[in-house]
Amino acid sequence: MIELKDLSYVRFGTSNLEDAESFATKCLGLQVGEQSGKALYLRSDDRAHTLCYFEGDPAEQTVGFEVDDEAQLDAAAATLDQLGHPVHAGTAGECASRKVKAFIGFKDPSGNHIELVVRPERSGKRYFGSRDAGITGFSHVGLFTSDPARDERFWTQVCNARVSDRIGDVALMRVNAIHHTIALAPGPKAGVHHVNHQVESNDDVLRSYYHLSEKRVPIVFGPGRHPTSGARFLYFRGPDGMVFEYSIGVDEIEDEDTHRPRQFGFEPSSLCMWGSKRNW
Ligand SMILES: O=C(O)c1cccc(O)c1O
Ligand SMILES: [Fe+2]
Repeated sequence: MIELKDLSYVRFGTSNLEDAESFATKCLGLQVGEQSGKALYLRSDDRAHTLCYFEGDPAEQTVGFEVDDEAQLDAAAATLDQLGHPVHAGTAGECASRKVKAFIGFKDPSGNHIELVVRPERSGKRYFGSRDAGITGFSHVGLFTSDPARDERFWTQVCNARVSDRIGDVALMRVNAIHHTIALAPGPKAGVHHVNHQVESNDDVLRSYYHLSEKRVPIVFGPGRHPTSGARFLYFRGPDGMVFEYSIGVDEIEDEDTHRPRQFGFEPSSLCMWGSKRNW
């Protein structure tokens, strides 16, 4: 069993680093940790980075998860190899560009690029956002899936994810107490469906709604409230069409042993209990 501890980062190729920086700082509200030539490292918490934009093809999208140590990494590589997922061991240069001690890369059954990392770098400096968006951290990703049932099996049987709730056949899965860290989203191609950051309060969600509207950032869903996690949310579009979500008040699963996933219908009211309609 591959024991995922936490999300570590997302890495996105972009054709225009300047636009990505402008969005990430002026709209999303992350902090530039480092800008090194062709890569921009952005912070949302006490880590050195949780989002990296690099000069490249926007179709290059990778999600990194932390595992405990190099022994776990080796065991994960053996498991994946045995299941027929080719595994790439990060070179020294690739580790440096991810600010980790070691990592392996592979594709999940839908073809999403996943990395498992050991010892992601922290910063001694506290996170100080470039605008007052109220971000308190990087919380979950949506991953496209071409077969929700198959991918749920991969994340829960090969890895340690547990299903917190389902909307239709689509699973919201946790790897720790937080309601979900991985959400599967049916779609035609592999890649990241959305990137979630938590904010401090309801006020931050609504403040951002006005701030982003004023900046002509396309709002694609919300403000609303998810019946599943209970979170109040706002989704908006960033560089290369990527969707970002702010949310506040995601439930924690109190009892790991007794929690049973709830089944919600595949319908709009399962995504927003206030009646907001998704516009993407
Ligand atoms: O927070 C949630 O419950 C949620 C539900 C559906 C889709 C999402 O992106 C979510 O974050
Ligand atoms: Fe989400």
